[in-house]
Amino acid sequence: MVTKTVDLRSDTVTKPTEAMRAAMADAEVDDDVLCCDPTAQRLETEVAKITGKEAGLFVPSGTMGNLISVLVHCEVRGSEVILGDNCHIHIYENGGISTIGGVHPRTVKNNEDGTMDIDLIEAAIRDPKGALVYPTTRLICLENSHANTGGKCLSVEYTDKVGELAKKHGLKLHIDGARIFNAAVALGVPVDRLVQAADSVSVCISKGLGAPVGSVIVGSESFITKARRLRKTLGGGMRQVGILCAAALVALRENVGKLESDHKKAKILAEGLNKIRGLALNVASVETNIIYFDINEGSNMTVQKLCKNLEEHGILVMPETSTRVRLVVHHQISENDVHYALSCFQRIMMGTPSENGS
Ligand SMILES: Cc1ncc(COP(=O)(O)O)c(C=O)c1O
Ligand SMILES: C[C@@H](O)[C@H](N)C(=O)O
Repeated sequence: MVTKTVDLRSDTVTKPTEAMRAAMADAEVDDDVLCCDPTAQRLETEVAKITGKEAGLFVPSGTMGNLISVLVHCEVRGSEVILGDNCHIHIYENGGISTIGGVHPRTVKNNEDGTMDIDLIEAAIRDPKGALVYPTTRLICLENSHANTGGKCLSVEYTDKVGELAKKHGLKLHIDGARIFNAAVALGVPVDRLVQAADSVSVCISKGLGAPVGSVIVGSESFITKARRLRKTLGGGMRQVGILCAAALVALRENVGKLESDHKKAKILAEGLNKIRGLALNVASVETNIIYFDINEGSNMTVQKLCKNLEEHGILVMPETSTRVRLVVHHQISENDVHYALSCFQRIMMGTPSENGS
């Protein structure tokens, strides 16, 4: 009988807090399509201020935030975007920039730290002299923190260098900032400084910040004007959206300060997992709230068996490949939950002798 659930699948799984629910119930609302929902406006203004951009726009998801941002920057047919081969936009957004936006992706290898080599980015920029035959490069996309490499933080120095490269070639820079607050806290850099070089950022309030729904895209006034129209085209114009934005404002107010603790809990979890025979991970590589570990070759344990056994103990994790599992810590995972999860991992892995019986 499972007495409690420790949900480590993602930081998208958090439930709205009582304060969020109360704010939702009391939210001041209006028709955000006909004019402007006052609570949505407050959220958009707040996130624009935090990120140092002129304006913001609430969108229902990070996927829509990235899609709108890419399509606004690449509004001319034949546009191409340079992005990481292991980034969320390229892997987990159904190819929307192409299937919906007609934008051509040009991938550059993501390094293990989430960056792309700057010389490889520059080499990927199309030569304008080939405009008759080439797509036209118009945008570079970064992702900070970088989820698929384990929540790695892109430094402000690196981001500024990519921004300089973009400017040198007359390109725009978009940052998928689904977890930009995690990166800012881990780096000890204010968010506005970290994204200073970006023309647009998509900021998820529904990830580590724990809001039930939503992201905010930020950029120049003219960018946001175009983004608002495209959001309506995509069906993302919502009426009394202040109900959702009220919860997001609570998340911003209450949960940014908890991110450092999330990172510490992730480190404790990683250190504990690293002591369990049959599991392999690099503790030093855990910079924020995301952990990837592998099951050692030679272990009789499989990802499928491990995930099933963990679920029977109330521990939910995300299988990634036949050998790899992802864990994501968030503000609704306590340190006790971390220790309980570790005890379950230990019990399950100890119960499985390796092939050579060692
Ligand atoms: C790095 C990154 N970008 C964008 C998204 C998309 O956000 P959403 O799930 O709200 O569409 C996610 C996942 O949730 C993500 O991890
Ligand atoms: C799976 C992915 O789309 C989601 N962004 C997550 O990190 O959980």
